[in-house]
Amino acid sequence: MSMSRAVEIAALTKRYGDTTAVTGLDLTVERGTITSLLGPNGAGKTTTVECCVGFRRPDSGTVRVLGLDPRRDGSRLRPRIGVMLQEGAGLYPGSRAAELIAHLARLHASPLDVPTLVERLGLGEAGKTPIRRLSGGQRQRVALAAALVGRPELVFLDEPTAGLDPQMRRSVWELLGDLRADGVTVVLTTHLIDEAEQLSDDVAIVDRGRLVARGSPLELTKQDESTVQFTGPPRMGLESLRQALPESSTVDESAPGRYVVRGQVTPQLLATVTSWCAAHDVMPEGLQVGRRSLEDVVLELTGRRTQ
Ligand SMILES: Nc1ncnc2c1ncn2[C@@H]1O[C@H](COP(=O)(O)OP(=O)(O)OP(=O)(O)O)[C@@H](O)[C@H]1O
Repeated sequence: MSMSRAVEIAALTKRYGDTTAVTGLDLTVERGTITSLLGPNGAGKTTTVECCVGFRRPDSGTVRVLGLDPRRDGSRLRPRIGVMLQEGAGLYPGSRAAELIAHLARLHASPLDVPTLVERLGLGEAGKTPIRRLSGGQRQRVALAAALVGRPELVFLDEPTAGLDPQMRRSVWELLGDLRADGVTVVLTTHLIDEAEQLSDDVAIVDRGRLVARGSPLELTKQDESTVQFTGPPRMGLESLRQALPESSTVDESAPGRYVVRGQVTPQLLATVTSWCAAHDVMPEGLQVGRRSLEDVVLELTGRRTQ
């Protein structure tokens, strides 16, 4: 396994009875990056993470985490990774959040500063309350703090911001960004397109147990062809615009008064369109350049939305 790789999954398959949750999945995660597993419900994201942290035994294929086999070498791997599973699993319900986090910090050689972590996750007051009395969102943040406090080399976070309000979600993103700057590798699962898009270096789109696309958000949304759309008077003669555009571009009136130029959108192409409009005394209302969103990519690949 390459030293630059934190995770290497090859041909992973995992079944639960008749359900095949993960089917021949290959995935590598480079050290020091944030990688999101993005996909609809039941895509196999949690199962993949559970195989990585040694909670599940793959039916076939191999999983290496920091060069180790998560099941065979679990005792060597556990001190080096942080894990947060869904719904605060694994927290002691009777303990108080701040005490639990401080206790976990003492088990590690170089933990994060507990008061700062508690503050950044908005757990100041809630820290004094027994975990079983906390709200779902608060428990979620305690679970996140517990996963991070030991300053692990690698963290696996299963839907870390599910149920958090937008402001707290942003705080979590900032915290994860800071950890990455510190060299920590982050692997997370999410349904949230904007989370995957804004936070990740790499996005792995998973559907029906398979990896269907992989790349940076920019790579995934890049396309050779894009569109420029505007509205104007219906039935404009477009022949002179067609001639002015590059050969690879097209222009059509998609509905009365709605015009769509397709092709590689460059500043020159945009200038050609607006100059043509000016020459014809047409105001191109609502002019916009269409760029494929990550949501479009997911929808195209999986036929489903992620949320
Ligand atoms: N313990 C289990 N026993 C039986 N089937 C399971 C079990 N865990 C998961 N599955 C099934 O395996 C498939 C993949 O589930 P998994 O939880 O890995 O997907 P996911 O992408 O994490 O979904 P979600 O986004 O809803 O959490 C689903 O069809 C699910 O119903």
